[in-house]
Amino acid sequence: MKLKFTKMHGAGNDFIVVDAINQQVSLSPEQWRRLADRRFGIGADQILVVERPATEGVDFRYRIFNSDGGEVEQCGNGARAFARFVSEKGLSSERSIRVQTMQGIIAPRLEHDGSVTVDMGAPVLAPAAVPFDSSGLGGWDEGADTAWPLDIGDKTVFVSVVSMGNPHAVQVVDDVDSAPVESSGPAIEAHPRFPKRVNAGFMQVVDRHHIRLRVYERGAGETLACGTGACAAVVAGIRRGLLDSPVRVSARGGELSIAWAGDGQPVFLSGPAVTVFEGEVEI
Ligand SMILES: N[C@H](CCC[C@H](N)C(=O)O)C(=O)O
Repeated sequence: MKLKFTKMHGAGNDFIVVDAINQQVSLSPEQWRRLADRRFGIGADQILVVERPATEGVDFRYRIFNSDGGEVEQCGNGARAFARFVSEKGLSSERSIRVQTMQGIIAPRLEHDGSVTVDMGAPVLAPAAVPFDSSGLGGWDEGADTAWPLDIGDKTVFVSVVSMGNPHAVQVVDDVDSAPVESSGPAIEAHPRFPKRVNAGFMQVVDRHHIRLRVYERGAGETLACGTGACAAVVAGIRRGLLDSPVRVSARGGELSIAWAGDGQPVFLSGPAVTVFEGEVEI
């Protein structure tokens, strides 16, 4: 079958975006994997699928597949690309839309300066809901962050666990450039205390309104930026008393901005959304 797609990125986190409203799209995990392959396919960190809404009160359904072919709950950078795509394709004439993902409803808004701001909903902080198995590690203090010990080979790292719909484990490092992302990232992603695996964030605090961040993403490896990872890192940093909202997040692929007013409140993610090229592929 022929598949029309648009290649996009948000701060270097790159996507294949597919309109499943105006074309029939039904691919296997292996076919998604092949499309995302940077040698045998188009190449992307994630594939974003635009569908008609399945419930009342939302404008679209938004499905996300990692480059390993697995379908996941949320993608923050992808939400900005999604909003740009449906506007450019004439699927919506609204600047603000409501979008249903596997794990909740998010609300992207096209800004007049060309950026996109997304209401990502409130973070989920209870370990069991992330999900994180904290058994044997003591209690959880809802009022302040708990940095949980994780044994990674012969060392122990301390992570904050946060869900933005998808699971994140965030640790503070002195310098992201020398952080052991390539070695610790895969070990954290697959750690048995994360039954759904996890995105592993490495956060360097520059000042109370600025961090540098690298993320080894579940199902994709290190990406140049991770939107939900930026949200999770800022939430963890604020709860640990290290940061104050808003926070500038410097990722390797570009700059994001995160605002959060505290527990129970939504996280707002702002940043770029860029269309690179259109294409059609036989799959
Ligand atoms: N790898 C993530 C999905 C993509 C998240 C990221 N690209 C973002 O911008 O939030 C996961 O398996 O939960």
